[in-house]
Amino acid sequence: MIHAIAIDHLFCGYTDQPVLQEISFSVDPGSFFVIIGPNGSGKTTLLKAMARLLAADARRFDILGRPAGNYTFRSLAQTMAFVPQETRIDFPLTVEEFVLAGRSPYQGVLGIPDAADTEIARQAMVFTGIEHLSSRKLDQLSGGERQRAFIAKAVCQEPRLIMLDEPTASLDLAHQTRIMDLMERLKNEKGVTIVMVSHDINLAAMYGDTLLLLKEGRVVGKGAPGEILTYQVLEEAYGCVLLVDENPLGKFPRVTPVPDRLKIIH
Ligand SMILES: Nc1ncnc2c1ncn2[C@@H]1O[C@H](COP(=O)(O)OP(=O)(O)OP(=O)(O)O)[C@@H](O)[C@H]1O
Repeated sequence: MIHAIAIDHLFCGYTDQPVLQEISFSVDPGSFFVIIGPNGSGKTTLLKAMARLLAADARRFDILGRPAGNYTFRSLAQTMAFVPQETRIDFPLTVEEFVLAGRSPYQGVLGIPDAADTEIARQAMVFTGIEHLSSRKLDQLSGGERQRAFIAKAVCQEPRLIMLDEPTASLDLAHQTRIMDLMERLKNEKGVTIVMVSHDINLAAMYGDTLLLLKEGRVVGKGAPGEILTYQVLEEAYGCVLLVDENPLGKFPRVTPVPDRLKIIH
């Protein structure tokens, strides 16, 4: 099987600070892969390294079976889309113009979209439920609407992988599940590999095929939600008391942090 991503012994950090140490794992193609871990454990750094937005050293780093370094900027953009955590934007673009920019990796030097590009952008806006906002300026949208515009641009890019950094962080409950459902549909209907950083362990449990748990820049667990989301693993990683039981919605774990006043003292 050709992995969507295969990484062996990856190191990455910032000029004054090494962050990721000896990271090795692979991502199955067409899977929903969620990176979890405490604050500062290196999740965003890893996602950016995987998207080649940060330089990293590795014995091996392949994207869809090709060394990551062999991709040109253009071929990488045709393969992988990145949805950042911060979606504030100062350009006075309309939603449609912004989403259409997702076609730029396929356009000629003049970057002029044709009718097919415009149709793909329209479909991406329909898919993410923002078609009615197409002529609105991006900087006049709510956080949740802007988040969906960024996802529509990523969809418009027609990538094989979508990388998202905490896409549900500032969304209400309805929009959280909506974004997760959209990603699941992309996976199921188009075989897109979804790689997501999330703090929401319960969403990760319900949607993730595989979870990667980071702590202090190292991988401390990788597996199905039922393997990673045990109280032993989570209490060790997060250093707090948690209740883990089965979600009444299905056979996946549910994690509840325990307030001090409800802790049983032995
Ligand atoms: N641009 C930067 N320059 C220097 N250090 C950075 C930079 N960005 C992040 N760091 C540091 O790298 C470490 C990992 O940060 P990162 O953002 O990858 O963690 P994270 O797991 O995504 O955290 P959080 O859950 O809080 O978003 C932290 O110690 C952080 O302070």
